[in-house]
Amino acid sequence: MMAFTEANFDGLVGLTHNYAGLSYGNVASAKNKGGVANPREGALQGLDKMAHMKSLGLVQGILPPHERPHLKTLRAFGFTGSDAEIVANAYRASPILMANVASAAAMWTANAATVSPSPDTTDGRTHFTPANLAAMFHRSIEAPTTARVLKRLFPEGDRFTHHEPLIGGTHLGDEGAANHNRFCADHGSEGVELFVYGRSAFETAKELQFPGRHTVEACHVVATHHKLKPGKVLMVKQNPVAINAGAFHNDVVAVSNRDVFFFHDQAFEDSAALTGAIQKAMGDTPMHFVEVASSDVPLEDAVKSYLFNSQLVSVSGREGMTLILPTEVAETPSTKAYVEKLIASGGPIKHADYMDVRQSMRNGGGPACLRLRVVLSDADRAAMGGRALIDDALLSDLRAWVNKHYRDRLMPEDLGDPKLAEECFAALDELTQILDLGSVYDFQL
Ligand SMILES: NCCC[C@H](NC(=O)CCC(=O)O)C(=O)O
Repeated sequence: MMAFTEANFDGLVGLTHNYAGLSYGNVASAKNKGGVANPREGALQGLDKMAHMKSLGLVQGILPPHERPHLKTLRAFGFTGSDAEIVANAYRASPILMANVASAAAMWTANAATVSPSPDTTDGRTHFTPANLAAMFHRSIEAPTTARVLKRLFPEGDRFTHHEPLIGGTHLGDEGAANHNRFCADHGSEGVELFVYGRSAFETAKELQFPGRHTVEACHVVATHHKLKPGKVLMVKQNPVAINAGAFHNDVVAVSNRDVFFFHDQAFEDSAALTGAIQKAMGDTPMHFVEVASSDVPLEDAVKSYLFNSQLVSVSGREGMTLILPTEVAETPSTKAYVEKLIASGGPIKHADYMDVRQSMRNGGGPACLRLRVVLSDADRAAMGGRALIDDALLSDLRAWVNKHYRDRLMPEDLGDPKLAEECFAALDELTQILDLGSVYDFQL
């Protein structure tokens, strides 16, 4: 029997990580607008999380930051000249445009793509669709680079196949795995895939104060392209109440691992109907639903602490599952108390590990936002390209690379500095060598 494992591919915090408040509907991003960011600390926090996952015996991978500022987009906006002229002129003309093309948002790889592993697909291949991220301009420029990186790591062929990001702009808005859950008995067994959307393409969703980024039509396209098995696909709408409270992605209020679904009671409009449908699709495999009551954790605290934006993992040698939580959960009284109660309850979740990913959290990205899950067989892993799986040697190379190249202080005003762009491109060029990626950036093509 082929052994399957779930690998987590974390996005590395990029050199231009900053707080520009670009994401309308993302409470943390709005709140921290204009603050001082520390890209170096952010990248090292991310590497510490990866090291922790690795130390638990999990398979941990990494996805590189994107080239920022993105000069190709600035050229598309009509700026011409040398790199330095483009940066200086664009910043002078429009600081907000510069903030958009300089955002390090590609770190949140839960939005990089939707992945359906081989046990779920009728052709027995693992399917990837990079998310178009059409809802937010600063993220809508991520897909081409994401696609090149994924194709390099998971070569197209008998094992892996890659689809184009969806066209159709916001009408087929696709936010990737942050709105996707997979339930299964074991990672290698046939799964049920749950797609979560915020609205439908041609609807004016009057009940939404904030954007419903992902459409039901996009879910259907991805499920079809991925050749998912009949009866093993479910779709559900996010509760507008959750979106309006700042849960711009479903993974702010829900997380799953294997046969466990951990979610807030306001994540969906009708939890009972959803859990019934999931159980029906799972057949003989009994699901464990851990639904958190608003009376224990108000929605506002769930969004503030990112309790559900944790990673839920099975660690060998530990009985039950482990939550990888952001430290903010321990600093929020209701969520701290809830986690203590949960661990003591005798349910499927028995451990809580806290990680400091504050630099990312201040832009609305918790532990789960920072990772893309890819279930791989041993043979799949052997067929991967590049050097993206974390081991001690790669960790130390990456820490040295971060310490050499990253600034420890960055404000939105710094983004117009042509020297910053130069530093970024030199560093990323070196990174493609460390990760053996070949040419994946526009400036390398
Ligand atoms: N899954 C977590 C994604 C967080 C991301 N934040 C941002 O893009 C903040 C960017 C800024 O404000 O500079 C977003 O909202 O898509």
